[in-house]
Parts: sequence; C-alpha cells; structure tokens
Amino acid sequence: MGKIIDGRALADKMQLGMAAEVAEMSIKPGLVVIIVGENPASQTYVRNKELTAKKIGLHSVVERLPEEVSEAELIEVVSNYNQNDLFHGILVQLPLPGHIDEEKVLLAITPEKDVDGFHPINVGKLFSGQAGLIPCTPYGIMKMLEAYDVELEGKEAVVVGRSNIVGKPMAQLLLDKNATVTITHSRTIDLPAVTRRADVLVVAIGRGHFIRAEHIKPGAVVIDVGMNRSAEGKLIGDVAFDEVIEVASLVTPVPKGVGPMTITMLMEQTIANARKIQ
Ligand SMILES: Nc1nc(=O)c2c([nH]1)NC[C@@H]1CN(c3ccc(C(=O)N[C@@H](CCC(=O)O)C(=O)O)cc3)C=[N+]21
Repeated sequence: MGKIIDGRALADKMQLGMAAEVAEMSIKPGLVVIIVGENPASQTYVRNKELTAKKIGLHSVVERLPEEVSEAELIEVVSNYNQNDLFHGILVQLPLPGHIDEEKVLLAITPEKDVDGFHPINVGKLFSGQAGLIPCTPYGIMKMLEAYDVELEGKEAVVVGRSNIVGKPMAQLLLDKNATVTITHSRTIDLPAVTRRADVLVVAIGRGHFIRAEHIKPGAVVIDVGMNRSAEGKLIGDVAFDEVIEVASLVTPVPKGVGPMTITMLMEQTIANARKIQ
C-alpha cells in the first residue's frame, strides 16, 4: 500500500515561505491574469490564482474581458501590461474563444513576463538547456518529486500525454535530471506494457480514471495531472487512485495534488521576476 503525495500541504508550506520573502522585498511583485469570457472552470481556476496571490502579498489584478473581444483588442491589452512596470507576470487564461488565435496571443506576451512559460522563446530555452520561464504544472511536479526525495537519475520515467503545456515540457525536465524518458500518447501500441516500465509515471491525458492498477509497476511513483468531471460532477483525475495506490509507492490525489503546486509555481516565477529588477 503506497502513500499520498500531499500537494496541498507542500504548496501551503512553500507559499508561507514566499509570503515571508515578499514581505521583505522593496517592491511588490505584480501578477495580472487575463480571462476572456465566462467559462465556469476557468473562473474557478482564476479565482484560486487570485486568492493565492493575495495571500502571498502580491499585487494581483484579474482583467476580465467579454467573450466577444477581438484578437486585436486582447493583444492591445497584453501589450499595455508588457509596458507596465507594476506587473512582473502576465498570464492569459486558456482556452480562448474560437475566434481568437491562441498562438498569436501567447506570442504577444513579452517573454520576460511570460510566467506560464508558453512563449516560443521560453519553450526554445527549455528545450536547449537555457534558463527561462518554465510551464508551471511540470515545474510544480518536479518540486513535488524533489520534496519527496524521488530519485530520477537513470530511472525509467514515462509521460502519458504530449501536450505543449504538460507532456512535452515534463519530459524535458525529467530528461534534465537524467531520467530515461518515454512519451506515450493515444496512438501508443500496448500502453500498459510501456507504463509498467515506469519508475515514475506522469499522466496528463484528460480521461477520468483511465490509468488502472494494470498500468503500474509495483513501487512506482504516480503523478496525476488530470482534471475531469465525473458523471456526478466530482473533480476526478486521470488515475484510478484507489486501486493504483495499492500497487504504487507514492501517488498524487486529485484534488489537492498537482493543482495547488501549479498555482504555487506561478507565484514563484512572478516573485523571481520581480527580484531580477528590484
Ligand atoms: N494560461 C493558463 N495557465 C494555466 O496554468 C492554466 C490555464 N491557462 N488554463 C487552465 C489550466 C488548469 N489549471 C489549474 C490550476 C490549478 C488547479 C487547482 O488548484 N485545482 C485544485 C482544486 C480546484 C477545484 O476544486 O476545482 C486542486 O487540484 O486541488 C486546477 C487547474 C491551470 N491552467
């Protein structure tokens, strides 16, 4: 029987440290979250980010734009924040409405304030081993693995999912720690055979309770990035926690696993950015 990785507790501890750090700074780190439209899930996430930012003592602004806003207007808002010295981090909440090209909007964020790490400049830096801003979810997962003393050197790490915001950067960060990394996806033949090789398994596919005990090597560490709604409206992960924890050594829950760490890394990168110019 494995143990829980308590992402909520680790996030709380790190946030306390950040609050103390911010209180000592000569300037207040500023974060703006730009949200377009009324997507209820996005509203919840953005509220969480705002509450956390305030708790830590950041200057936090949520810029709410109507669903009908044009791409040009949104880019204009982003450009204004690029120029505004009160803000050290800019995040445009995804997904954006269909009439807006997400790539164009992400390109408009100045790479220096791109605390999501989604700008192609930061993506290029990550994949070529240069210091830059890192996507918050994979970054938070690395912090969790470190906090729980999970050895990566030479180990088999398997990532399920190949998105630009989780799967691909996750694989790169694991590779940087000298893991032997495999990325799997919807076309992978015999997924359980591949995931059963994993000493560390990171799952980000967006299918509720898809990963079962049969996918797990005994003693593996399992990280669940999934955020799905069950038929009853409950938030559930991509991993069938109750049966997987019987086989694994460590498993993250949903909620209170990866989610709180994602938000914590957003705060960390905003503070680090503010420090650079302080
Ligand atoms: N530009 C951009 N950057 C993002 O980082 C981004 C985004 N767009 N779009 C949506 C996803 C999703 N995401 C979450 C962050 C924290 C929780 C979180 O804290 N979840 C809590 C519970 C939340 C609940 O109860 O609904 C938990 O897991 O314990 C969830 C989801 C960030 N995202």
